[in-house]
Amino acid sequence: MSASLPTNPETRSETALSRILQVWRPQYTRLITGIIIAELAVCAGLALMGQAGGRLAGAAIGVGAAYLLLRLSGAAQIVLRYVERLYTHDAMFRALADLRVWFYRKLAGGAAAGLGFQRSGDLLSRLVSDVQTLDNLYLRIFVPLVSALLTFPIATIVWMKAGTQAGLLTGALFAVLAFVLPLMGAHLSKRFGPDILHAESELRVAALDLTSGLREARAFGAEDVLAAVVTERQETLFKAQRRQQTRMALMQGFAGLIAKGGIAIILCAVAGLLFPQAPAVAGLTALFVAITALEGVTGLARAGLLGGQVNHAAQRIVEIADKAPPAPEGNAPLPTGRDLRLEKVTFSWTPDRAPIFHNLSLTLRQGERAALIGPSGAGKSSLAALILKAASPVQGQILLGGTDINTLRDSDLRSQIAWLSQASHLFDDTVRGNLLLGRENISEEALWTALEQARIADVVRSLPDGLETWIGEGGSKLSGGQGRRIALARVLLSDAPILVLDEPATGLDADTERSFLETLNNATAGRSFLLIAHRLTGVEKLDRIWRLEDGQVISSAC
Ligand SMILES: Nc1ncnc2c1ncn2[C@@H]1O[C@H](COP(=O)(O)OP(=O)(O)OP(=O)(O)O)[C@@H](O)[C@H]1O
Repeated sequence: MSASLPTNPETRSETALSRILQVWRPQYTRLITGIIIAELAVCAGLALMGQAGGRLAGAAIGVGAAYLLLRLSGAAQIVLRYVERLYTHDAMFRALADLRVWFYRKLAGGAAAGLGFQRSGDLLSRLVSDVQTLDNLYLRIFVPLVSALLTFPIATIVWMKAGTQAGLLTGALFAVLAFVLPLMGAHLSKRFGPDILHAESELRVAALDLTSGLREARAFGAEDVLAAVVTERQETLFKAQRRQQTRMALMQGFAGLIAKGGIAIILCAVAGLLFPQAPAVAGLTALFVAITALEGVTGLARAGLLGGQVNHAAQRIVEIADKAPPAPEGNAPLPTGRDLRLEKVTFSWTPDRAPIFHNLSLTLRQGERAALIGPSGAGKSSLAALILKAASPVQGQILLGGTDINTLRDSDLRSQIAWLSQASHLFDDTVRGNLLLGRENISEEALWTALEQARIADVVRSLPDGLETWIGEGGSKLSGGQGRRIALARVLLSDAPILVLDEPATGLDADTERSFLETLNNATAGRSFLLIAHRLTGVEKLDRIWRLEDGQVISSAC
């Protein structure tokens, strides 16, 4: 199933980076402090080199004082560099953690409601690699760039003291190194920057497909074919990485040459070659400052080449996070009534597909038990998705207790309707963890009651660690039917007054299905429930049966 969700109009490529910066806002103090420490380290470095140059020229004001200053600035530089690395990386990790949480929340809140609209390997890539790529923005671009901005005027003044011409020329080379080359790199990388992220994502998609489909691959002897796809995508990624590394090496080499050129100019001024001879102290000070300042910014040219990748990573993250939720959210108070009504609803998943429902109206009254049956593809699960606001009607409205569900808070709606979807997910956790899903206020007794109702209590008791047994990724250590019943128990634990159960008996043998449906009659006493099924067994106690056919319901009271 795939549905393309609308993207918010404000999601434009040029705003992606500013959106990321907004998410980092809570970390601004840390990020700015990191930059300040980096600046102090730069100043200490420049002072150290200046002192060293002066001392070498034997022009110390007083040997003891000069020596002390030299030692102080040397020690300060080492300590500040260390603190800067520690602090900026810590600030960045915090900012990345915030970004991951923000991305996940957005995904869970809106985009994920599109029910499998996105490939999971690609999502994983965005959540892991793309977010990680953004550390370059601060650590390899922002911090060094701000340091370069501070160094530029100070160093140029020092160089000009060694001679105006030589000073200006070295200053110009510094500007090329620190600003022009990185800009050129960023411009260049606009074209190839996205390649690596795209290739990484494609590789993840293929690798995930291969590992999650191992059983099918083996059963159909398709291991080689699937492995070949992974190998091919891996090769594409290697090629993109090789291209980028080659460009980076070239850029680094070129930047290195320019830096050496700047040092050579000052050396010439010190020696009185090509330029008027510099005074000894000013010349040697300028030389030492040139060595530290020019070498310090050679990395920026390389970082510029990451610009395209960073920008593309930001776009990929914001693009998904900004997918508009399928339906708006309001903050109207929860109504007291619990009648659920679809009023003249017309719906299709995508505009290019024919509507699944036309003007469909039905009401599930408070406390009523209804079944929605119909052939495969008739739209039963789609109707559940509409009720849960995982999709939105093209026309018509859905009312809870007479209030349009679009005007309610999503959390309020979810507290009223519990849903067992056709493909409920089990987490790589214990039975207990899967049942509770973070809820804490559920007693041991309630857990076992739900397990009994879902006809799975005996199985859980027989597991080596009972409720504490780890059930593996997607419940892989359980049979399909057992996993389904654990998911069902999880839904029954909810105290929502309305239950939507989509094919709850899938994977159960005929006897278990019958006894489960019989228990369901008691387990749901006092609540409304909508049972979605292909057929009925006859043991269900229902007030109403709806048959969905050709986008219309044919209703029959029981
Ligand atoms: N997320 C989606 N994106 C696009 N189309 C979808 C999506 N979900 C369902 N569809 C399409 O909507 C139609 C109805 O599907 P739905 O899953 O609601 O049927 P169903 O009655 O529940 O079928 P089954 O009994 O086989 O589960 C199908 O043609 C399906 O391809």
